[in-house]
Amino acid sequence: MIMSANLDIETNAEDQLTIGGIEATKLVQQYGTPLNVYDVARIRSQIRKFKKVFEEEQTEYEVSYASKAFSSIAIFQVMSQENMHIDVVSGGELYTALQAHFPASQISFHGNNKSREELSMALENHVGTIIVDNFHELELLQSLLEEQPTTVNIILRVAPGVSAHTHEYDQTGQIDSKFGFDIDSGQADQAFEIVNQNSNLNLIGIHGHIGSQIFESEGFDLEVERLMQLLVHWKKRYDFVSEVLNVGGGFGIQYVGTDNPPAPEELVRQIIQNVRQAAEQNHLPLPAIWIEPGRSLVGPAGYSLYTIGSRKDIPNYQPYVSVDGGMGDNIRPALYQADYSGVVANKVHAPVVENVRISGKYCESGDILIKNQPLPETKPGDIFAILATGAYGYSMASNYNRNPRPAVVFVENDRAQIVIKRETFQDLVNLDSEYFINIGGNYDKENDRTRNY
Ligand SMILES: Cc1ncc(COP(=O)(O)O)c(C=O)c1O
Ligand SMILES: N[C@@H](CCCC[NH3+])C(=O)O
Repeated sequence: MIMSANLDIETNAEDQLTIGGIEATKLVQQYGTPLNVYDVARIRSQIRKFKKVFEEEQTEYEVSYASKAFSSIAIFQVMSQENMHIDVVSGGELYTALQAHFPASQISFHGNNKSREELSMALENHVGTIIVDNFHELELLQSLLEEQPTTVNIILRVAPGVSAHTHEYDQTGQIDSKFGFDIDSGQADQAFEIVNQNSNLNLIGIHGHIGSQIFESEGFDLEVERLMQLLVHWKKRYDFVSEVLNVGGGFGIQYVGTDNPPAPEELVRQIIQNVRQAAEQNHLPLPAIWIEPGRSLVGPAGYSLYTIGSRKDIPNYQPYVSVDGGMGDNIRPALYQADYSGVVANKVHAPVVENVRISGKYCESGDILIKNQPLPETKPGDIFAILATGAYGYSMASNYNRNPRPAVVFVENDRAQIVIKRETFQDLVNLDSEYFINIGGNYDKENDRTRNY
């Protein structure tokens, strides 16, 4: 069966794919392939859709970009321009945000095994909120606060006990999860009591996150129910009134024509309405609702551009058409069996003649980016664009097979700008040291054959 992608794309009169008004092939001429391109207007537009829903529903809120989806100085600058919050999950993401002069007070720090150094960095830089995940972290924080006395806002992450309808690796809210305090066994209460005894820990709310790439609202309904139940319990037991209810992210996006997710902001509307209803029923003040979208903000705005190279035809099997990237710049198909769709950027609507596998250049049979891609006639040198690769593509990229990571370009207002340079072979060896010379023992410098080759 020949399927056609029906994701939102723009083409010009010459049937060329355009991104933010610029021809993809022009970007390739200038910056080479593989290339990651973001249409920044699309990111801003989704941010505004989320904010609009909260404003329509007249709720206190924060939209916090989950920067693990794509982290760089430039994206933090965009988030700062849009007056967003962000969340970071490592010292590296935090460092990048601070380098971008992103306001520290609008940063939440997540993670299930933050190190003492990372927590200290967060305190020193006056990060707005630490989302505390476990008892070890509470101990680290208490000991750090003895050394560097300051008050810090914290949110306790709980595991809401909800299994989201998504890939197993993308589920985070079930009871058997490495993230957050378990509610039923009393861990969440215990954490509350520890926090309550330390006046430097200012508890502003609770957090739950059920997973990623979720299409159905049921998981979020259940999550809200569980989190609100906990707040009702804490009101009764401790007379605690939560300022914030952080429900996490996970709103799914369309990758292929058969995906039919609800608009992410509509999932959020339902969350708001459910929280309001539960608050009213239980006579609790409505907390500010925080969301943490990652994929839905940057995913659809991203394109991966590749040059087509070799092909292999085997009688009675689907051909392999190889591109100059693969699992090193997009691990998602290999790791989660994720589906993508693409177009030939230099002839988007040319008649389809075959269905192929789009394979990468990595030395792995599993390095298949798309399992069943309709293609027009192609030849080496054509440009293949994979759509909706903006989330968890570059951010999960590796140097497998010592391939340099691609460049990243932002396009906005008909202009393109490089925001992450392409890695070079030299970059790849910059961290290497010369083993033989340092500790090789019987090193014979005169006859060093490694140098003569
Ligand atoms: C705590 C937390 N918040 C937000 C997100 C962002 O999820 P998504 O990119 O699916 O919106 C994640 C990732 O799953 C997460 O673990
Ligand atoms: N990396 C995952 C989603 C993020 C999970 C983070 N909790 C994916 O690409 O689908």
